[in-house]
Amino acid sequence: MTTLIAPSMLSSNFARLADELAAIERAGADWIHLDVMDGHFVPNITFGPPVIKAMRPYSKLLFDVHLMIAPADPFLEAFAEAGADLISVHAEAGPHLDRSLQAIRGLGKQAGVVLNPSTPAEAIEYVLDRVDLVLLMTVNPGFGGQAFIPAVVEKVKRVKAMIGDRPIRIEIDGGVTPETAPLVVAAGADVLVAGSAVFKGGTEDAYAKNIAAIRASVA
Ligand SMILES: O=C(CO)[C@@H](O)[C@H](O)COP(=O)(O)O
Ligand SMILES: [Co+2]
Repeated sequence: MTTLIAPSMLSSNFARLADELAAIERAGADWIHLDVMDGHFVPNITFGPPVIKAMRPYSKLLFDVHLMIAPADPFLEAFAEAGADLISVHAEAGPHLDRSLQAIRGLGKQAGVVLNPSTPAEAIEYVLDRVDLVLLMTVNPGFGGQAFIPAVVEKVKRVKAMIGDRPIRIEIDGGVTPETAPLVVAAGADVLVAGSAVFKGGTEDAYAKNIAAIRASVA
């Protein structure tokens, strides 16, 4: 599968979200990654369905919504209605992962499952037939701009082997740069989330150069 780049809007200028969305699309983004944090599952708070709904008209790209909230189930419908195309829930966020994934597909959306760096690959063994994407965190979730955790590269290989010939993408999130991207792509990843490495510089030209540098590193 072609490697896709999903800039995380967490590192964009929240006061200019519509402009930032347009700029990142022109700069070459494939997907838009949206980090939803609740101050409970992770030690930070970002935004929820109303903000995603407000952003929706300003981009035609796939909205990849990364839920760092617990519980997630009561809010899935609201995120689907707000315009999420793919909704990912953490395996660590509740006791009924299979139910959450069924609910996402029941809403007509693609379903993703996320693992924190310390969670073993085996945690998703019995839900692989319910997902379109596995998101492996290469930082502890909650903040942008953290350092890539290299131990996760081994987990990417394990998940790739577990997936076999199922049409499931492997997405990596946290500390992705032109230096770390080749490590995870070689291990089997095909979607790269990048926040600080894409939005550094603060202009559309810088975003285009930053995306091109990540793309070139895995070409
Ligand atoms: O989910 C998260 C953080 O919890 C991410 O999506 C970050 O936004 C990635 O930021 P960088 O590590 O690329 O700066
Ligand atoms: Co994320």
